Amino acid sequence: MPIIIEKKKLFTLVLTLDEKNRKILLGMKKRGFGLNKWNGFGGKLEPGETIVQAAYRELEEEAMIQAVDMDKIGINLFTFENDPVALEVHVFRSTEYKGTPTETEEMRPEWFSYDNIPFDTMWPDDRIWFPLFLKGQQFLGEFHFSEDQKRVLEQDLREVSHVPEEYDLTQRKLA
Ligand SMILES: Nc1[nH]c(=O)nc2c1ncn2[C@H]1C[C@H](O)[C@@H](COP(=O)(O)OP(=O)(O)OP(=O)(O)O)O1
Repeated sequence: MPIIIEKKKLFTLVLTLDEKNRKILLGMKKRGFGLNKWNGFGGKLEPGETIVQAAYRELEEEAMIQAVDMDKIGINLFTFENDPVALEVHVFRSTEYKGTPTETEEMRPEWFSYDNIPFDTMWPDDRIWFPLFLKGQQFLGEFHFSEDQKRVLEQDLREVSHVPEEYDLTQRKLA
């Protein structure tokens, strides 16, 4: 079955690392899309905002910390069975921040050791691209989900030396 995309929506996803102690900050999502999953912090863009501005803002709103660095490390394109709307998630890696991670209405933050990431309670694509992310390798991913969003039906993940501004849909691997 061809995967048809009629429209895409942009999202950010920020993962904060404590590289010295090999820990990653995740948040338990308390409402909305991805409820009851551990995930990075992020969301939709607000009107007039750049992708990187949205990344800083969402980290602050959801985890109450201010990133000092913010490097775009990859883009994941998510599609769903019987849905022509794709989610284009720009993934950022941040290693320094100000403030203290604090629970908000949307997220409960917690640090996890790199060796103990709770993949069973995360989006199922995460275990696939996290190894590249953790070692700082830039990537582009495509993940096609079952309609119930529980299973990855098809995937393509590749290492790149430059992450583009936006995902070029004409270069899709799963089409
Ligand atoms: N398959 C997936 N794997 C993953 O790791 N993160 C995903 C994902 N699909 C979506 N995300 C991320 C992207 C984004 O950070 C978040 C979804 O954003 P939200 O729905 O929280 O957006 P907003 O915070 O703008 O929403 P509201 O605050 O409800 O308006 O989940």
